[in-house]
Amino acid sequence: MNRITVKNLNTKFGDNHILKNINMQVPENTVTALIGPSGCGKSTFLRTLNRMNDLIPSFNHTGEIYLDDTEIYGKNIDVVNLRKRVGMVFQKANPFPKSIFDNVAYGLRIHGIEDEDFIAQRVEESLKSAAIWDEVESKLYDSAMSLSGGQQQRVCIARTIANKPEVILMDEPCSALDPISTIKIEDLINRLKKEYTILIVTHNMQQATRVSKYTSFFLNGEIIENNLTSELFINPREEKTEEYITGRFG
Ligand SMILES: Nc1ncnc2c1ncn2[C@@H]1O[C@H](COP(=O)(O)OP(=O)(O)OP(=O)(O)O)[C@@H](O)[C@H]1O
Repeated sequence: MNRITVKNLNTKFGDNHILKNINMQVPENTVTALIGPSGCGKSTFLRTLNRMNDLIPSFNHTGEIYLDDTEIYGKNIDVVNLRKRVGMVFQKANPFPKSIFDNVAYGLRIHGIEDEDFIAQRVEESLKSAAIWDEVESKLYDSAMSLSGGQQQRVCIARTIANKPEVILMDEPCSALDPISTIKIEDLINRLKKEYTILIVTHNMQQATRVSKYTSFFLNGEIIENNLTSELFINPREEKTEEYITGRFG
């Protein structure tokens, strides 16, 4: 089943036409990597999927994006609820200046959950899913800011998971991390895909091959090739893809 279906998506910032006629289907419980040179529109695309671009006044779009059967830009869409269903992890870990516990509980509380036993259970479950529980169990009430960058990123992933999203968007989640923390996040992505549909922007092509089943290659706001990762990197259909993955540009 497809979790996300994008039909004829065009986006602009003012008159600047960024994404051009994007069509994509994302099957549930898979990882899709978005690759392409800097400025080609990967982040803009990711941010259309939970309407984060709405925060930019000059943003406008045409086309449709469905999450299951719901058109996310349709009438009567509750954007707060959409962002609960489509969570996001950013390039730089961005914990709130609060305790580890409160960071993970944050989304539950803003959605009106008050049952502290329920919250404590969900916090523990989310930290375990994000493979950080063992490292923070004894200091849940310490500031999340006191953790290393890699630990902070896993707490941010736990914060996203705590809302039980269907989709997790990751915008270069390892680009600020050392190789060991990167491997931990990649292992985590491989585990999370059993339950979540994940889209990850990455500049690291080895990372795309390690974590994703599908890869979309973006160039100048267009999708040049959408393919199984194993095919795209070994036997690309398009010449431009081959030029990019062999380092001839970008
Ligand atoms: N808030 C904004 N206002 C105006 N233009 C923007 C805004 N955000 C992005 N753009 C423009 O949209 C284009 C695509 O940017 P985007 O960040 O999506 O590219 P990217 O492929 O993710 O790049 P990178 O790999 O460097 O992060 C760029 O030309 C950029 O200048």
